[in-house]
Amino acid sequence: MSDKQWQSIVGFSHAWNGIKAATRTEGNFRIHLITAFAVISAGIFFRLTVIKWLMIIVAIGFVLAVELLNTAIEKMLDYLKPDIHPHAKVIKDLAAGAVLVSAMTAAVVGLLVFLPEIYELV
Ligand SMILES: Nc1ncnc2c1ncn2[C@@H]1O[C@H](COP(=O)(O)OP(=O)(O)OP(=O)(O)O)[C@@H](O)[C@H]1O
Repeated sequence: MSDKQWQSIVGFSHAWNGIKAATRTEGNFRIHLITAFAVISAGIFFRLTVIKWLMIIVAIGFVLAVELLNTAIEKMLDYLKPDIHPHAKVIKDLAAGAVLVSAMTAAVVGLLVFLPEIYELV
């Protein structure tokens, strides 16, 4: 195995460690994971089309990635600036705002995908 391939595997294992750490310690990340699991189960139940699966998968990935970045920003600030500071507040509030925007976007996608399916069922 070449050095480059080995570095890719090591890099992937570091990334996987990050996801495991977030799952272990971050309640919000766990809630997003459980929601993603519920949405995927609903997708299987409703036998979604490929386009609808694409919308759902992109929305889920978007929320999880933004939540991971928000967690990284929070941890970095707690490490670099553990004391209370107005700049720290603005930075954390902005990162939390990004999570809210991603979650609201995903909620709209979820409604657009599942409302017609539910409508057809009843
Ligand atoms: N060092 C700080 N200085 C000023 N305000 C802060 C500071 N740390 C946090 N805050 C304020 O408290 C809010 C919550 O911060 P916190 O770090 O607890 O994140 P959280 O959203 O509760 O996430 P988690 O539950 O994952 O820790 C921030 O959005 C910010 O308004």
